[in-house]
Formats: sequence, C-alpha cells, structure tokens
Amino acid sequence: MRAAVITFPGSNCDRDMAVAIEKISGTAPLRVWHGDAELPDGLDFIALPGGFSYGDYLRSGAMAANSPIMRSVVAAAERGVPVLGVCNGFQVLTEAGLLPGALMRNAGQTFVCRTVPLTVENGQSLFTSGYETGSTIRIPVAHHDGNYFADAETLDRIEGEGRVAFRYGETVNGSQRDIAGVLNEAGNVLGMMPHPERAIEDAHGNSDGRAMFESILASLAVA
Ligand SMILES: NC(=O)CC[C@H](N)C(=O)O
Repeated sequence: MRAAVITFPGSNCDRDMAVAIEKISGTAPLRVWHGDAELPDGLDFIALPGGFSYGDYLRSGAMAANSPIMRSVVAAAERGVPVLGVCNGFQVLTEAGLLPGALMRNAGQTFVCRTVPLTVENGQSLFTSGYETGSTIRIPVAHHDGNYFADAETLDRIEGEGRVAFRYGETVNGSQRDIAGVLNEAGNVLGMMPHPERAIEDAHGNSDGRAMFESILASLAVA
C-alpha cells in the first residue's frame, strides 16, 4: 500500500498513524508536511491524523484545512483516493468541505479521554468492511471538540444514505444522534473522532481498530 500521512504543525498522532499503517500493511507510509505543495502520484491511501493543528486556533482544523497540501488532498479525494481523517483529521475534513457538518466544543466543556463503545452502522464501506454492521467495538477517544453538528435535513440525508459509519454507544460529547464517524457521498472519505490507530495490538489492550486498516488494504486488493 502506497500511503501518506499528512503532518500539520501541532499534529501529535501522526507517528501513531504511521506505525499502525506500517504494522498492518507491511509498508511504511510517506510522511508529508503540510507546507508541501503536491502529493506524489499513485497514492492508495491518505491519512489525516489527530492532534492540535495550529494550536486549534480559530476553530479546530480550520487553519489546517487551508494548508498548501490540502489542495492536493481535496483533489485526490475527488479522484476517489481513500482519505481517512481521525479526530483532528475529521475536523480538518469538515473544515475543508470534504464532509458535511462541524465538530463543536464538547457539550460538557471538558476534554474527553477514554475508550468508548461504538456501533458499526455501516460495515459495507471500504473502511469498515472488516466489521459487521450492527456490531459494537471499543475505540479510544481524546478530544475537546468532538460534538458533531449538522442540520436535521443533512442528518436525515446522511443517515438515509448509510453515511453514518459509527455511532457512540454511550453519551460522549453531545454529538447529534451520537454520530462518531461520517462518510462522504462517494464513500472514499471517512472522518471519525475515535482513534483506531490507538487500538491495533495487544500492547494497546485492545485491537478493535485493526480491522479498519485491514479493510482499507482489502479494498485495494480488489480495486
Ligand atoms: N486527539 C485529537 O486529535 C484532538 C483533536 C482536537 N484538536 C480536539 O481536542 O478537539
């Protein structure tokens, strides 16, 4: 798998993401700096990692969404390249307009850092085919701006189109309809607040995130 992990100033989960990709795919991803103008050709997968890009100033993800590299990320997403945004990466994807809605301050006004149950709402996407639809997995969250908001019409539409990939199995941050992860219309962009890269092996105490990376790999094998 020819993957790239984008690093912004303030990213802090880029290494974990790169390690997860390498351990599961067998190939180390390219590490790409936000200020680079272009992504290399022929990428199979792009990951936007978690963190506090630009110190979360303005709004989480808002400044990163306007980084030079994001023009290439948006163009790749529009060509159908799989793009996964985790936590701050999800925030960047909504700010870049690749996903609907916004991530607001958590309803409780506090940073939430714990492992939470997630229901797999759509086990058919290229990111989730390794999970059974309706199953419950446990994945860590760590954020203060994870409160997913979209208007009712948008929520009904994305629910109807099977674009809610994951839903929290308990109250976490005040997200509308407990939405934890959202797909774009074409199904090749996924944003999620929980961190699958923090749950890929026994040393993590939990390997429920592994199937996400295995699903992405499997989708490339059949593509
Ligand atoms: N782990 C993360 O990516 C943190 C995301 C984010 N900036 C927040 O706290 O909301």
